[in-house]
Amino acid sequence: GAAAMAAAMARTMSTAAAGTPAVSLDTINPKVLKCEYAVRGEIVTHAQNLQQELQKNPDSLPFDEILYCNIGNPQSLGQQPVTYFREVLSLCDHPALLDKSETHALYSSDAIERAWQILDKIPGRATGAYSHSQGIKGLRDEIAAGIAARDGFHASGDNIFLTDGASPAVHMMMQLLIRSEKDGILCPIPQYPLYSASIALHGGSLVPYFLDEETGWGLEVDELKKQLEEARSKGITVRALVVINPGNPTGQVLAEENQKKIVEFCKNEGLVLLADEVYQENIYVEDKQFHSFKKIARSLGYTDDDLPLASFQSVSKGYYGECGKRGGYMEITGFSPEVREQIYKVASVNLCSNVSGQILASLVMNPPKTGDESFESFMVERDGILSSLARRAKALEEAFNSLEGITCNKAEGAMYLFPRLHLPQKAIGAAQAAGTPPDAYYAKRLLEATGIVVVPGSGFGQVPGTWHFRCTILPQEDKIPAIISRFKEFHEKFMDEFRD
Ligand SMILES: Cc1ncc(COP(=O)(O)O)c(CN[C@@H]2CONC2=O)c1O
Repeated sequence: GAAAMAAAMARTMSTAAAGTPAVSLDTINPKVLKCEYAVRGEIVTHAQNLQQELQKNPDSLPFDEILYCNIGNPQSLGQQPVTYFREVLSLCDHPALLDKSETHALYSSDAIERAWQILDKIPGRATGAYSHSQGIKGLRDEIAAGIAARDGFHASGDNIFLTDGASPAVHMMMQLLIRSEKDGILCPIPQYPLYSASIALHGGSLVPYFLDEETGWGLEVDELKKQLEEARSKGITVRALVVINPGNPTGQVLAEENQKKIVEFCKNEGLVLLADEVYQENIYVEDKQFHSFKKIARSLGYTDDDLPLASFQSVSKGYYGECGKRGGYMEITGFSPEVREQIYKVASVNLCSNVSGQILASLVMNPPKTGDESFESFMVERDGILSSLARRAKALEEAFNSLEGITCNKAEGAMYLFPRLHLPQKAIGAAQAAGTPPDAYYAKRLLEATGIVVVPGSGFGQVPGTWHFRCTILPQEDKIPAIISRFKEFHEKFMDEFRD
């Protein structure tokens, strides 16, 4: 009661008065301390420091700009937003524009029409109001229609939760499933460190399954089973399986047959399937295409009652790359109504996701169609971006593979390459002497010599004793040759310095 509160306040005051800080590293939540997110980790901080140095005196370093290849953030590297999406978003943000005659000279007629359709789904056309905690119903129905058109199977707007990017949706599912460190989540190694970070923040256990680099980062069900049984033998209750398809950082696109085995595995082992599909529109090879796990499950005859599945999508990737707009969703199927009610309750604590992101998610899942006035120009922008990404992926992959001591699997999809470093023993020794993992040592040396920022493989996890780094394929295409030549020059000097 009040007395206890007053006593606690008094104690806090006295602590502060005594000069010991009220909050210090040993008095914050240890789960926060345990959490790590290498995509914006220490190599990036070092790069930012170097950038400040460059600003102060431009000739201080052997390069004139920092090239951030650490994060899948296309528009920070010059990629342009899709015109149609921005037309509709801007009209929805300022509906008064729709009443002005000049607008028709500035905007395509189908963007104006689409903006009206969207505003008519929002009570009072109030894009500045809180929405339903799952997101605006009309937009969720639009997204469900887009999912159904993509997969050929029914989807319901009631199963959609619109979120500020896919990240909060992943946190929500970890929060739902993890009761203690005795609960485990099967995650790919290498993995996108949102997963290890979220599991740590929620006090669960990461149960690793290793992707097979020798088979193009293959996901073998035998490996899943082995890791599952090992975890269970340690008293871990494995709750869910995370699959990232296309893969980050590894860029593989799963074969349909493999996906069927994964769904059967989850069904047989009673696991929730967490399907991270944010790169579903980033496919660069002819012999693969994206199949959602929802489609795979339905094509195997599993219905809404058979398999708990959460599918994550985002507006941050694809050809749209609208990372800063914070749009995305999770489609949850196969959960009981009362469990879904609990997920809704947690979503309601944050009230709702931002409405612009909601609108954008509905546009991404229902882009212009043939016959729409914007269709041709939209397709030119879309195909231009995707074909350029494919060329950049191939150019960087070939460059890495051309170098002594580097092997690199093809980026079939997503936005990254994850080359393997076959480092000489002398380089390993130098890294140990510097007190850093060999791949982090290499990344730091690369940054200091070239200004190129990559993330060490240790930030994603890797088979012990192997070393990698992750490099995005995102610098604008005309910069790629310079990056390749700068990288080659550094790498050849590095190998000369440390060759055994
Ligand atoms: C596999 C995967 N899932 C989810 C997310 C979260 O995206 P949003 O919250 O923006 O929807 C990312 C972001 N990619 C990170 C960010 O940039 N580089 C990365 O590896 C991702 O790569």
